[in-house]
Amino acid sequence: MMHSERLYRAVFEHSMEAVFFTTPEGVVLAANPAACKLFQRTEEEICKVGRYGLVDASSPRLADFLAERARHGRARAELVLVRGDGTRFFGEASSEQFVDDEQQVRTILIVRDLSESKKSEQLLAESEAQYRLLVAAMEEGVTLQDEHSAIITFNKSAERILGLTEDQLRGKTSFDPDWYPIHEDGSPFPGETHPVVETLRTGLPQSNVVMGIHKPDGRLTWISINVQPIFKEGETKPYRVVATMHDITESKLSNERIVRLAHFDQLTGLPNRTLLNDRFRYTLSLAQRSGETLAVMFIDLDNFKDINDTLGHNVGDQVLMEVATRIKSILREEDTLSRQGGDEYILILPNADADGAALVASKLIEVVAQPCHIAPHELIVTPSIGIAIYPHDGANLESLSKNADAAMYRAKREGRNGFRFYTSEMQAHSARNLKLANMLRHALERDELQLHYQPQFSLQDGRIVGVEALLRWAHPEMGMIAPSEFIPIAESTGQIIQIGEWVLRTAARQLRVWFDKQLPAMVMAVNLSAVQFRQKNFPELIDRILAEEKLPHHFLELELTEATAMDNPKAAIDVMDKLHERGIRMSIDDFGTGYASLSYLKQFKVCKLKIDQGFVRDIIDDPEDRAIVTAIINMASSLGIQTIAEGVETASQLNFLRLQGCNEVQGYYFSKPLPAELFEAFATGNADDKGAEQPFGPWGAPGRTG
Ligand SMILES: Nc1nc2c(ncn2[C@@H]2O[C@H](COP(=O)(O)O[C@H]3[C@@H](O)[C@H](n4cnc5c(=O)[nH]c(N)nc54)O[C@@H]3COP(=O)(O)O)[C@@H](O)[C@H]2O)c(=O)[nH]1
Repeated sequence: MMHSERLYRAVFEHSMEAVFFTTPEGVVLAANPAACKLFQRTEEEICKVGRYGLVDASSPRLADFLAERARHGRARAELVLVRGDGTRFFGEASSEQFVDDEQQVRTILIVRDLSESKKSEQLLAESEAQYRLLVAAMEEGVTLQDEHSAIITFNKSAERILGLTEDQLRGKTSFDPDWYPIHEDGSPFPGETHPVVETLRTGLPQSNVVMGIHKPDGRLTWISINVQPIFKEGETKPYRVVATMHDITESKLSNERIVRLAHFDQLTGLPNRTLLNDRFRYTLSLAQRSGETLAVMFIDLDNFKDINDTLGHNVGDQVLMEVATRIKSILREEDTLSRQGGDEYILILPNADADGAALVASKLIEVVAQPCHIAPHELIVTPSIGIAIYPHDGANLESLSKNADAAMYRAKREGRNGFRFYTSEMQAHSARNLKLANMLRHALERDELQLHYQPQFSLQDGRIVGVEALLRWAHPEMGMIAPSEFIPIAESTGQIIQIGEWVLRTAARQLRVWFDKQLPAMVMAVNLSAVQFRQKNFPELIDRILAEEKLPHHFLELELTEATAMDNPKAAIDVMDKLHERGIRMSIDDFGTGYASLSYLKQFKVCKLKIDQGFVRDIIDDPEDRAIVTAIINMASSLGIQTIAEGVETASQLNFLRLQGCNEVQGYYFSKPLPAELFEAFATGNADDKGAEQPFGPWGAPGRTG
């Protein structure tokens, strides 16, 4: 017993906590050294003042503390305590009643000093309050967002910038589609690339990300956002992020205004010289990379000075604006029209050659020359245009625009309201093209077009199995004009639609005539231009033509070039499917010159590949051509597609093709393309060269026709 009493006393004396023994009435019987130190009193003083001298009577929790101890014999509470010098401090008091050896109720009271932790709590609360004030006073919007990007808290500026009320903002995530966020170029800003989401995903801060968001009233606001991750200790994935944002709408708009002033003509809104230079540099880099040409046009209005002098600058300005609008209306998006000042415009046409530029210039003259209504006047304004083509006429904008300017002066000298090229060859070429385009308009009605027919032979039995219809233009003054010259013109002017229909109808009618005359059954092959192939309701047109001539669909074969089929392969497959359903045969012309892939070939549903004559020509001397032709034949055969070689001119070419397993042949070796009546004679064996030394099949004699 003695031993345990000594033990308790030692614990009491050396405890770090302040320990008191008291009576239930509050008389202190003993206080340990830690208690004396804490309360800065001697044990006698403590015993003298008693519990009520140690506890501030106004402690908010005191009454509860005493009541609880009375009820349960124990209690714990934070109380305000009083030191010997009268200063107050916070302490946690734990008190427990017990009965001593003399059957007296006693209380043990242990007090823990809370002044340090209270001080840090207070400091924390103060600093939090200061931060709150700071964040609230910030011009920048601030949001605190959780790991799902839901907004937990935010300041007033965030509400103002985002245009949302407190209720609307709380809990909203960065994924919310109502923001309709966009990039600076106007493209959508998907939620998963939002900087807040990026930071949550990667743990990396994001700086100055610009995005446009739509306020609930539909207004677009531009903001710049920074995002900082917040991590829990020891974790690498953020559990919160702080996003700060500021509204840059005003500065963005004024920047845009400055950029506009620096890059655009104030009157017409067209790019000025500075922007033209930029656009030219870009266009030139594309042209250099792809090896394509580009055109630069210098456009000047004829007699514009007279309008200004007689009707005033106001009318002149309106004319300049109207001309700009009209020119723009015929351009593609990638073209750049700029105003150089006065009545001069410069136009850049990417990827345009002389023919393309001439076409645009003709359209431009037509559109500008329409009467211009500027009340109360009706004015006719005409342009003079000079054209220079990269790379022939210059390698930079300065030389090209200078040369286009010189060409424009020639257009002025030679009567105005027209266009001229800088180089004489191009000028001559363009003048001839223009003349042909005009004459071609009347070629059909004046009966100047004809079809010639070239036989196609099976290499299995030497028989004529097909005939290709080839267009010819016999002009009364200009003589025979090659299809390779006039078909591209007909294509670019759109006349090929009308001409192509005439070819299809004439070829079908001719085949009907030959069938009626009991000529052997042959398939009629007709060449198609891309424009025709893309024509709406083309399969229905074919239906009508074949019905008119009472010809079954499988007697018609349409030849498409590889380039036409590959221009828009998906659309081509669509049309080909429709034609295939009807039983119309299709072949790929000039095969090997384009880039049709095997997978497309299968989908194209073609029955035949026509090996380009460029490969056939040197088949004997050029091992590469031989290898290509062999590869085409083998590949086609493994895909179940027939092959026909065009441009066969010699017996050695023919033998090689036969040995490789080519199915059909066509070329001058058998016959040149012939007018209908000569073909008929050839096909029925009545040709003049009947009885030649090396007959090829029952109708033809190689090398003797045409
Ligand atoms: N869209 C349309 N295109 C057509 C039409 N008619 C013709 N064309 C295309 O014009 C290009 C030139 O045609 P053409 O001058 O008629 O030349 C063809 C043959 O005459 C010629 N050929 C035939 N055999 C030989 C030969 O042994 N040697 C040789 N040097 N030339 C030969 O080759 C041309 C064959 O054309 P194709 O079979 O179509 O490849 C030409 O691209 C025609 O397609 C039309 O109505 N519409």
